[in-house]
Order: sequence, then structure tokens, then C-alpha cells
Amino acid sequence: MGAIGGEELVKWEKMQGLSRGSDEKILVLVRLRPLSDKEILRSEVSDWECINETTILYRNSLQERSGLPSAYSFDRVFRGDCPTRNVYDQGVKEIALSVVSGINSTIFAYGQTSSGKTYTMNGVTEYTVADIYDYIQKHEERAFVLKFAAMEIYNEVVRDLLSADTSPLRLLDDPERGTVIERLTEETLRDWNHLKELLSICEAQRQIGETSLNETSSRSHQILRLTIESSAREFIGKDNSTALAASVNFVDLAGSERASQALSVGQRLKEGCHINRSLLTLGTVIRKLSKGRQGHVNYRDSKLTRILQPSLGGNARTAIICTLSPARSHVEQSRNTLLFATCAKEVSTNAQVNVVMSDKALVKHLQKEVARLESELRTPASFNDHTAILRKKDLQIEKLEKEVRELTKKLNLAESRIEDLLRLAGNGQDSRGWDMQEKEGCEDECSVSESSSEIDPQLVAGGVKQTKTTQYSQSGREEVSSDDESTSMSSGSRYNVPKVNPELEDTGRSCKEVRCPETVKNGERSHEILSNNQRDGRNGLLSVHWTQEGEELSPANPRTARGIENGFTFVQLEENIQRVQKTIDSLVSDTDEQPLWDPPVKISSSRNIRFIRSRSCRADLLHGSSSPDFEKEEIDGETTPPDGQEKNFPGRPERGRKHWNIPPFTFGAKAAKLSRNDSLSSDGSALVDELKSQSSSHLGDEDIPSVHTFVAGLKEMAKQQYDNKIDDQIARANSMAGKSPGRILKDIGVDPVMESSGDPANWPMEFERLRGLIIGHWQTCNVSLVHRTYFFLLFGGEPSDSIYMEVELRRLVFLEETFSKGNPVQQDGRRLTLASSVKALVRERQMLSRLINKRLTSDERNGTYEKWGISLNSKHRRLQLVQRLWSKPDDMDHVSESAALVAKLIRFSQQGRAIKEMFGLSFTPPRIGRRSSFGWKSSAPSL
Ligand SMILES: Nc1ncnc2c1ncn2[C@@H]1O[C@H](COP(=O)(O)OP(=O)(O)OP(=O)(O)O)[C@@H](O)[C@H]1O
Repeated sequence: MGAIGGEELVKWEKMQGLSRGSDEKILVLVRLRPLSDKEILRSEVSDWECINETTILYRNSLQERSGLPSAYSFDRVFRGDCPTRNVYDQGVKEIALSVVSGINSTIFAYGQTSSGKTYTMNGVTEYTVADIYDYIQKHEERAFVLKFAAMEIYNEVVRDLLSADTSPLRLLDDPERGTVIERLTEETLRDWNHLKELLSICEAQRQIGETSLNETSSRSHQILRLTIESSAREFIGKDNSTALAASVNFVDLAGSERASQALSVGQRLKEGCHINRSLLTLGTVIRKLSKGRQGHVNYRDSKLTRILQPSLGGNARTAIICTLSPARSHVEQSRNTLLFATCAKEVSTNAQVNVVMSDKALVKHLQKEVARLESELRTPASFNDHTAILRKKDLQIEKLEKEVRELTKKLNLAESRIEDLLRLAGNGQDSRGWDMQEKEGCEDECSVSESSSEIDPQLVAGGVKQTKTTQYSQSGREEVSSDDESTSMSSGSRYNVPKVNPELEDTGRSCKEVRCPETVKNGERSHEILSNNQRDGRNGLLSVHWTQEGEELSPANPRTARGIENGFTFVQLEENIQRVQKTIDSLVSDTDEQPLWDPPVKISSSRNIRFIRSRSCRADLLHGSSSPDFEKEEIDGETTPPDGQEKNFPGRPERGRKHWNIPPFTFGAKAAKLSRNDSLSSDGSALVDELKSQSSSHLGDEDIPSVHTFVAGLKEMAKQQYDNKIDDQIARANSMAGKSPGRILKDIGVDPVMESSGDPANWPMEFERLRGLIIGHWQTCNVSLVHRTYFFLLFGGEPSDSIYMEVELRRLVFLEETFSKGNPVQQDGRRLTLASSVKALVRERQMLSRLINKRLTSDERNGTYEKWGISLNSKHRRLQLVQRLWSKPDDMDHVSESAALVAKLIRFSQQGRAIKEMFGLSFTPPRIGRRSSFGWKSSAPSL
């Protein structure tokens, strides 16, 4: 049978309709014995008298005057002539017989030597056992098993009274059963006679020594333990059978008198010390317990209290019979006994029904319990709530992501069309000087008004100092012309168009009217642009607007102008996307503080979307990648491309602003296809399309940021760096030349690129140095391996790489410094720490490991493992491999191979300069003195 306890027991009790025991005070009885023959012979007088059933009185008049109490009250007191039967029946019977109900009980006999403890306990034990057998006989519906064990504690050694082996028994601590006595014999009783036999063995075994007070004095503490298990016969052998099991202890303590009083010497003195140690501890425990259960109770200080711990304030009903000698000569001991009894009656115990289950029942019960706990674990209330919240947020995220996708699609489409239209209209011209204002009103078709350009003499003389604007009506008729008067537009249907740079302008040409009928096919629009001069590459000043399905679209320079599509301006579209993205981010960050690189599906898609937009690109480029300046300012105004010619360009940020809100490098816009074969945007479109398809497949696949995302972010940061340099140099040059701050950079002729790249002859060495530093910082800052790969493969040492190297290094130094101080880096409202970057890197490696199977054939995989020194027989080869990637920053061969492998896994085809050109990553070589020679190439329309 297995025992159950604690909460299980309580539950079982409830199931069975049993109640847990409540606190109950120890029953304390006092029994006087009659004067013994010896005492009578000594003419001893009896000073004690039981004046009623509960009070015992000391009658000696001399003692009364001493101030000591004369009356003591207990649960029951028994006169000297009271037979043990009465003591049993009227005192301890109820408690002793609790055992048949599954409740532990203990009957103590406490008192000085020769006070009648053994005399009393023998009777009580006999009557109890008799009653138990009587009970068994009367309850045939239950099957009982009686087991008997007996031990004595002599000189603090526990001995088995039913065994001839006198070696000490060890006390063991069992978590469920408490203190157990190792190897203690437990006899199953056959019948009453069997018990009598065993009792006689105990009596014979018990250490008896002769003292001056008691010729048959018990020198040890004796504990007889009768254990009764009972179960209903009808359930025996069945799976659900349970049993009650309890023990009753009959404890005959050794004499409580002091050793000196027993006139002990030698062996007896030693016994006395041990006896007193056990009794002293018992007294201490009782005293402590009588004051409540606060604080430590020193049960473990003696064997006696350890074994009887459950009976002293624990799971047992307890009765103490204090035996007194009535003789005046023993009054001191009698008072001590009464003092002990007084304390004992304040002690409470908490007995409960002890249930044991058959092994089968226990297994069944435990299985049920396990199932219940498992189901709680699966669906605890709080977990349910959390899951519901997550599910709700997932739905929200999905919805918002869809919204972002739609908005982005619209924006990209509009941008690409505008750009294509502008290119077509102004083929061969730099359109960066265009500033078209938002057009109001609707048109059913795209029209480019015939217009004429007017050249400002100043432009011819010294570049663009001022822009001259000409306003055009839809009919193409020039209505107003004024210097830099964008505000002079009188009607919503007009655009202000600044005059273009004469170096790029084919002066004096006029634009013929261009009509752009638009058709909608299968949800995708295509348009033809009919222009007389489109093949001439001539650029005129033009006014373009079109509508789709009755809604106005407006061409615009994607960086500066506003367009309208489906009721949204481009700015509104941008804002909408950012708003939705913010919401997604907040949803994601609410539930998951994962860094930007983490790949879970739900989050990945939102991250992918973020890559599309410029600011996010910059932020996502690396973990916490931006410069400190970037984090400090939010710019939301008009933007100006840094072509070096537009000091007074409308929308130019004021000096001191560190960066602009640059519209994104949008792949869709860049790669937009026109129906014309000779469209500028068709140049290199195969490569772009390939990359685009690679990107999109990545996004849906493993959350790999596309190379264009990477580039967009990089360019933004580079541009910021570039702008800062320009501002600094303007300030320096102005100060050196004593010119007014109002003068423009072009007047000064400073080329910022030269400063960043230094002496071109030294550049190869400088490049190696910078690259080494960058690779080292990547390692320290746990930078994404994909980022490292893109960067490493894209920037191979051309002079035009200098600005990117510088930007990257600056960013990494900042990141490393911040991390080293234990500070987080804020980006996109997220907190990036060194720890989160480590986690992100781990996840990225896991993502790459998954790609190994997808992207490499079996042969390739095996070849790669061998190349990277991974045994083909070893386990977790993929993880081993990704763990090694980019792990040796000082080994350039390793770095190159890492980059090549990562590139293969993410399907990034390195196409060298072609890619850089396509993405506008190249600066033109710096030529000092030529104002138009520096800056971003025209292949970088986003900048
Ligand atoms: N209530 C009683 N009526 C008659 N005789 C008694 C009574 N109590 C004790 N006696 C007798 O007193 C003597 C001592 O009793 P007992 O041996 O039970 O004392 P004890 O307290 O167990 O002593 P010890 O601690 O030394 O073992 C015995 O001879 C016993 O028969």
C-alpha cells in the first residue's frame, strides 16, 4: 500500500467525506497511586488528595505556607484506589481507540520512578488491545491487520525489543512518514495471545536495573506501537481499494526524577543523565509547544522526542497520564510532575485520518492527478488570457500588415509611374531640380502641357543661385512667371516648376504636349506616353497629372513632391505606412522584445515591410546601427536631394538640421517597367528583376533582409554623413573665406568626397585598414551575418566605397561604445542591447542553418562540411557550420569564405559594380574644382 499525504490527502478526505482533524489539546490525566508497602512501613503520609474528578490538592499545611500552589486541575485526576480500568475507560480509552478510525494516538505515562507508570501502562495497553479486538470482531465488514513493534530508548540508543539483536537502530528521516526506525521488527499479530507473547518478550528485553527507589525500575523509555490497517472487505483487491492506517503508541517513560535523587552512581548515574536528557528535551518541547507553535521546537535533541514528534503537536491524538506517589517524601518530584502536566495540557495536536491506497489505486489516483495538472498547465487561466491576447494581436498585425502592403504597393506604383513619366518626358535630363506642387482637381487622362523654358541669365553665369519658376496651366499656357515664387501659384491645377540647371538643360526647347492615356488591365495599370520629344531626350518644363478610375494621380519627384493616389498624397501614404508600422511594432514589442533580426513568422513579415521604408531601412540595417544624431531628431518636412546645386532649393532644411527625411530607395520605383523598350528604367532591369525576385523570395522565406533594403539603409546613413560633411565644410570654408553664411557650397568649390577618401594613392591601404576594423567591430557588436555579407561583398575597395566604410565604422564604434557602457541603443522604438544582439545573432545562425538544406544540394553540403572541417559523421553539422561562419575576424580567407557561403544561402549574387551602379552606391570620382562632379550619381535617384 502506498501512503498519500499533504494536499493529496486533503483532497482524498474530501472525496471520501472525511474531515481533517482540528486542533485538540493533549489530554492530561493525573493518577495517584496508593502508598506502597515500603512507604507505609516508613510511616509516610499521603499529602495529596483528589478532591473531585479534575482537581488534586496538596494538603500539607507547611507547604501551603510556602506560597506554592496547593490545587492542580487537569482533564481528569484519579485517586490512589482507582483501578486502571477506570483510568482507561474514563480517561484514555477514546484516544487510544482512535486508531481503529485511522487516527494516530499516543498514550504517555510520565512520572517519577516507582510512581506507577509501568503499572498503569500495562493495564492501559491490555485494555486497549482488548477493545481493539473487540472492535474488530464487531466490524466484520472491514478487514483489519494489526502489527506490533516495540522499542526502547536506553542511554539514547534505540533498541528493538522484539529482536535478540541488541545493536542500535538508526533513525531515518522519511519525507512522507517522518522519522522511521531502521530495521525495527514489526510483527503482524495473529491474535490476542500472540500479542501477549510479544509483550512478555518486551518485558524481558527491557533494561531493568535496580535502583534504591524501585527494585524493578524501568531504566529506559519504552514505546510499544500497535499499527492497525483496515479496509472495507468489498473493495479489497479492487483497483480503488483504500485503507485506513494508524498507530497507537504506548509510551512508558523512564523515571523523571533527577539522577542524584535516585542516589545513582556509576552505570546508574550515566543512565540518569541520558534519561534526563530525553526527559529534559521532552519537557522543553512540551513547554515550547504549550506556548504555541512559534519558533523552533527542538524535537531532534533527543531520540525520544524525535520518535514521538507526531504525538507532540503533530498528527496524533495524545494523552499523558502523570503518575504520582502520594508520599510526602516525594512531594518535590510530584510537584515537578504536576508542573510538566500543567504545561502538557496546553499543547495542541492536529490528528487526521490517515488513508493509504492500494498501489493500483495510488497509481490511478496519481495518473488522474497528473492528467489534471497537465490540463491545467495547458490551459491555465492566465495562460489562456495570454494566448488570447497573442492571438488577437496576431490578427491585428496581420490586418495592419495587409494595410501596409496595400499602401506600399500604391505608393510604389505611383512613384514608379511618376518617375518613368518624368524620365520619358525629360529623357536624358537630370530631374532632380523639379519641384512639383500638389495638384488639385481631377483629370481623366495624363497630359503633359506644352511649355517653354526660360533661362535665367544667372544660371548660365554661375549655376543655380535662384530658381525661376514658371506656372503652367493644364492647357499648357504660361500664366505666371516669377522668381522663386512657389507661393504665387494661383490655382490648384498648376505646378510650380523650377528651371533646371543649365548644364543639364537643353535650353530654349519647348515641350510638346504629351498625352498619357491609361488603361487598367487585370488590376495592373499600364500607360503609354505619347510624346513628340521623348526620343530626343529633350527636357522641357512640364506639368503632368493623371487620374486613375476617376481619382487623381500626380507625378512628382519622389523625394520632394506630393502626389495623390486614391485620395492619398504620397506624404500621406508614407505617413500611413509609418503609422501602421508603428502600430505593428508596438504590438510586436508588447508581446516580444525580440531584436530586429529575430525570425518568428508573425514578426518577420512586419519587419520585412519595415525594410521597404527608408527610415526603417536605416534602422534595420544593423542592430542599433544609426549614429547618435539619427536618434535625436525626427524630421518631417520637405526634403531636398543633395545634388550640390540646390542651396536655395525649396524645402532645403535649415542649417543645423542634421538629417532629412529622405524618401526611400524603393525597389519598385527603380525597377518599374515601362512599355517602351527604350525606357531608361529598362537599363539593367534584368539584373534588377533578378535581385528583386531574390529579395521577395527571401522575404517570404526566411526573413532575410533584401540587398536593396540593406542598400537603402546604408545610403541613408551615408547621405547623412555626407550632408554633415557638407555642412561642416561650408561652415569652415565660409569662415576661411570670410563669406557670408548665405553663400552656397558651389561658390566655394569644396569637394566633400575628397576629404573622406583622403589621398587616392593611399586608399587601397586605407581600405584594408578600415575593412579590418569594421570586421572586428562586427564581431564585437554581434552584427548580422547577412549584413556583414552584403557589406563585405559590395564594398571591395573602390575609392567610392570610402564614404560607406567611414559611415559603417562610425556607426559600429558608436554601437560598441554604447554597449560597452552597458547602455541600450534605441532604434525604431526598440531597445537593442548587447544581450539582445547576441540572441538575434543566434537566431540568425539558426535561420541560416535551415537554409543549408534548402539552398545546397547534398553534394554541396558534404563538400562544404569537409571544407569547413566538419566531420560528416558528426551530429548537428548544419549548426556546427553556421556557428563557424564569420567567427574569425582576423582571417581574411575565412571572412571571404564566410561571406561567399552566406551569400549562397541567401541567394545574393554578387555582381560587383553592376549592383552598386544599380543601387546608386557609387560616387563619381572626385574632381576638385568641378562643382558638378561630386555627389551621388544620377543612378541614385533615391538620393
Ligand atoms: N495504582 C497502583 N495501585 C497499586 N499498586 C501500584 C499502583 N501503581 C504502582 N503500583 C505499584 O508500585 C510499584 C511501582 O510501580 P511501577 O513499577 O509501575 O512504577 P514505575 O513508575 O514504572 O517506576 P520506574 O520508573 O522505576 O519503572 C509497583 O510494585 C506497582 O505494583
